[in-house]
Amino acid sequence: MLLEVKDLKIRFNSRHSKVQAVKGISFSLDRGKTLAIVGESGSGKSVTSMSLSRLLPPPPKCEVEGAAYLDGVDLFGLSERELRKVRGKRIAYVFQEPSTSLNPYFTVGAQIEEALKFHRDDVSDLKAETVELLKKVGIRDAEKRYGDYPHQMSGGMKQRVVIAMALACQPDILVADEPTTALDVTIEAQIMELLQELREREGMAIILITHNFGIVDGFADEVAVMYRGNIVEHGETEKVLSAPQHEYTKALIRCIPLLGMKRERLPVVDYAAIAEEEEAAS
Ligand SMILES: Nc1ncnc2c1ncn2[C@@H]1O[C@H](COP(=O)(O)OP(=O)(O)OP(=O)(O)O)[C@@H](O)[C@H]1O
Repeated sequence: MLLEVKDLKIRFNSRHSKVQAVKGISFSLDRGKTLAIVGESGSGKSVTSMSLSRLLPPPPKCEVEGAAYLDGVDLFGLSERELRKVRGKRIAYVFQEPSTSLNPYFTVGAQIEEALKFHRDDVSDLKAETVELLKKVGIRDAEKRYGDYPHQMSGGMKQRVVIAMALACQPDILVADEPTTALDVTIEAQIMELLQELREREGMAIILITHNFGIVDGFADEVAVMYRGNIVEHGETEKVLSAPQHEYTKALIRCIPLLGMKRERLPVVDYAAIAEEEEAAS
């Protein structure tokens, strides 16, 4: 087992309120596999993944309980120094908006080199490696593009650069947090294809975070559906898609846009029915 998360709870405390963002969830991930965490905005997907590398504010602002084992080592028990070896090197992140991950004042080549240098003693010939990485993520004319600034690239290309930076340290787990939400549908398909290809070639595991069940089909081995801080359904993707059990999962699946199908109006999530089901289950 590569990653095992047990009874994870995350709470945000402010002077005025306490928000229990994650309420005791457990899941695991094997090497080379893909887990999709699906749920609507605010359900706790992002904070779950960020807690793994302690990217959340420190206590008392944010309190994290439970355990997360990476190859048997509890991530929450690591010192700041040990944690630096995990961040980027073992768990890397790709976020929704590529521009926020890239510095506008440096060329994309320099930024990938920086990512390569971060965990490396031998820093010779980084340019050749960087160009290789650009090729790996499907950027044509990689030698020429190496010298581009982010603003000279399209959104899809920038996201490819961010993926190249994430790959620089050959992570065991790539967390892709809404990696295509800011992109056009055709570019979305290309980025998903790239991630799939890289997973097969590089053998890394992926945690895909999304609100969109449409991109999960054919991509993730397993899916965990999050609703208000809990995992309400978890299983093999095909099974969940073909026979969803929870009302909330059914509602999310009804929201998948079907190609060529005209909808009069978007389906509405029936929260009252979900609340009834939750009550009956408790
Ligand atoms: N830094 C923070 N301070 C206070 N509350 C936070 C913070 N980050 C997240 N939260 C709260 O935690 C809850 C879960 O947020 P999270 O970002 O994980 O949701 P999500 O499912 O990933 O949604 P989204 O797709 O909108 O990011 C939300 O109620 C959010 O307001």
